[in-house]
Amino acid sequence: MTVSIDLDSELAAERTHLVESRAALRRMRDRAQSLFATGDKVAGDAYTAEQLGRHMARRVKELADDPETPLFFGRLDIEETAYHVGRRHVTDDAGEPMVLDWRAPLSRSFYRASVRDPQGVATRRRFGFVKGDLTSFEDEHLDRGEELGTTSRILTAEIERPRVGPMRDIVATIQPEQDELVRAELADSICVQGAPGTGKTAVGLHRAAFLLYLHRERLRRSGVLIVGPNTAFLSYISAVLPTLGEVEVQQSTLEELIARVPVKAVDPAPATFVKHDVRMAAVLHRVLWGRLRKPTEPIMVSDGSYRWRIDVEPLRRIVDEARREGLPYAVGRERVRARVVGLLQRQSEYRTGNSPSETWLRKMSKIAPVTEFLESAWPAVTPESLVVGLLTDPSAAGDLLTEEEQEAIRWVKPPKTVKSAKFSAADLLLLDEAAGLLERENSFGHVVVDEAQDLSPMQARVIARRSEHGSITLLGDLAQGTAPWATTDWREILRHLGKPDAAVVPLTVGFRVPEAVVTLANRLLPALGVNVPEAESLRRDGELAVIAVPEPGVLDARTLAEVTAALAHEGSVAVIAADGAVDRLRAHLTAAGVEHASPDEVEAAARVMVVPATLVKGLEYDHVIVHEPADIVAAEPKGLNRLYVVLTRAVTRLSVLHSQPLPDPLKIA
Ligand SMILES: Nc1ncnc2c1ncn2[C@@H]1O[C@H](COP(=O)(O)OP(=O)(O)OP(=O)(O)O)[C@@H](O)[C@H]1O
Repeated sequence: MTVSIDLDSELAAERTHLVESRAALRRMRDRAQSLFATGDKVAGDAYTAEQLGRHMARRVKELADDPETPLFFGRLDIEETAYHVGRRHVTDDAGEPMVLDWRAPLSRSFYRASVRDPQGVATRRRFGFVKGDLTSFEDEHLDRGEELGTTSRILTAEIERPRVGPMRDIVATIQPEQDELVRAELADSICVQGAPGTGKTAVGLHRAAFLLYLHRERLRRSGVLIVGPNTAFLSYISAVLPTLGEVEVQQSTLEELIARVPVKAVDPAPATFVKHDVRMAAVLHRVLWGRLRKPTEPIMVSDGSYRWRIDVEPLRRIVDEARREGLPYAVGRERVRARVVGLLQRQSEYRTGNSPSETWLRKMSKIAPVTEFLESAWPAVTPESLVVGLLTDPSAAGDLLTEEEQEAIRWVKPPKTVKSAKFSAADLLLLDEAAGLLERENSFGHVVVDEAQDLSPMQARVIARRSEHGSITLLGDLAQGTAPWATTDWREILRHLGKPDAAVVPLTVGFRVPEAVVTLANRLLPALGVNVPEAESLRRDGELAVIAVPEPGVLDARTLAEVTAALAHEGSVAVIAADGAVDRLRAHLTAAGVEHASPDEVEAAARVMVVPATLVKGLEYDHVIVHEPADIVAAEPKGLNRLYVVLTRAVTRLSVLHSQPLPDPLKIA
């Protein structure tokens, strides 16, 4: 009896601390808000006012409190002092800490301390919450040899909770092998190979938040970029970083990163394939630098009563030197112009004895003989003009492409002008490559790339240009590679990314997919031609039903019935089907009065989603209903990999409905 009274009073004390911490956070926010409001009055000038205003607006956003999200989730008792660990620092009015940010050095022990290495922690406490209310706690007395590991009731509840709405953060339950990746040094690029549901996406997002905490100013200047496979995925993960107080991370698809012109054409498959090949980088390089011409005429300039002349020899030297300096093309061109003007300036100084004015220098840099020389020796090029030139006459690729490949990318009807050219999605990669040859891209301080197994070499180079001076976190699973160029070797992508020495680290503990479902999906692995470690599921619960529907005509109706049955349980329901069947299935659901949505609508109230197989990567649902696996496999060359992705989306229950025979690897011998 005494024990439970103690527990009750302990729980009451923790609740009080929660209420007081919330109040303290509110005061911190109020203070930031009032500074924001008075910012322009205290700042000395408009620029400072704007800077300060922006800083304070950000600060106010960062300090937002969501009553549904617990402010702290753990406690460490170290040398008689209790430290509460939460999503952000909260201090009382005297500046004393009430909650430690999970990223603070001390908080590390919350994730890493063990009986073997207690790191000074006597007791680790985890809190259980229901809708933001603190309802329970669980202690591990490390000093008494108690350790729960993955048997923690609170961890189990977190993993098994129904999934509704967008992805949530995992700060309360980050596991030690995940924490090691999250807290890796900013300078370290890492590649995480993880089976479905091992927390790769979660790790990438938390690493971004961790790095921002540790290197706030530096990364704010250079920026952090998250690249995901499609907009549905990005909206699914979009809430995680803001919940962790990070509101300034750019999240983008690769297509959005390179969208300098709209996509207005569709390539046939062979052309797409060639355009994603790394040799296209060499082709563009060759075509661009092939535009340089050896100077053959001197430059002669009349300048009032003076005549200046630069002979062919020094002009050749200027061009050769600039070429050797390895600058981007457009930068090199300006360097040549500046040196030519420099020679004119020297002649003028020698003859007149005066230094010419800025105006004179500007005039000389634009004067016809100089621009004509530049146009012939180092002509102006735009990414568009370069790519249009190449696709109009691909023979410029020379021996870098076979004749067949040249024909594959040749424009059947070349545009009349560069401006009227209609580019395809793959052409945008070429334009981006060309732009990178002309000018240096701005480099982010850190880039996280999710579902990276699908990057083609040319796509990897897009990221490489944007992370040249930063580090990357590459997340993916070779078994889930569905692009025609998907790699079977991480080293290859890492090379194209310019980070050949990044460590490849496996994650093998699965937090999403129940064991029975993993076992079914793993039957596909040997047929996928990749060498990856299998996942071990933490989830012993879950249900799997493989349902044969002998009459193909009733498969849709049977699917509908499965949806209705699934709605009796808690959580989200997804029907995943070959893309071609999606509209029909949606129409059936509408006709039956079942409210449904598509995966881009993360805030939609509907519990049922109909998801095309090609859009489901990275997403998860409590109950997944797979409609006709054979159609999903038949729809594309890497159909079996696609099916592996589809089968591993289920958090609790998976129903597989089929009229056609199951794909061979799934058949039980
Ligand atoms: N330490 C953890 N504690 C609680 N939940 C976790 C933990 N790690 C991962 N999860 C949960 O497991 C699920 C899968 O995580 P995530 O989507 O990051 O996996 P993934 O490896 O990226 O999967 P996929 O390869 O299918 O894209 C998510 O719901 C995530 O919140």
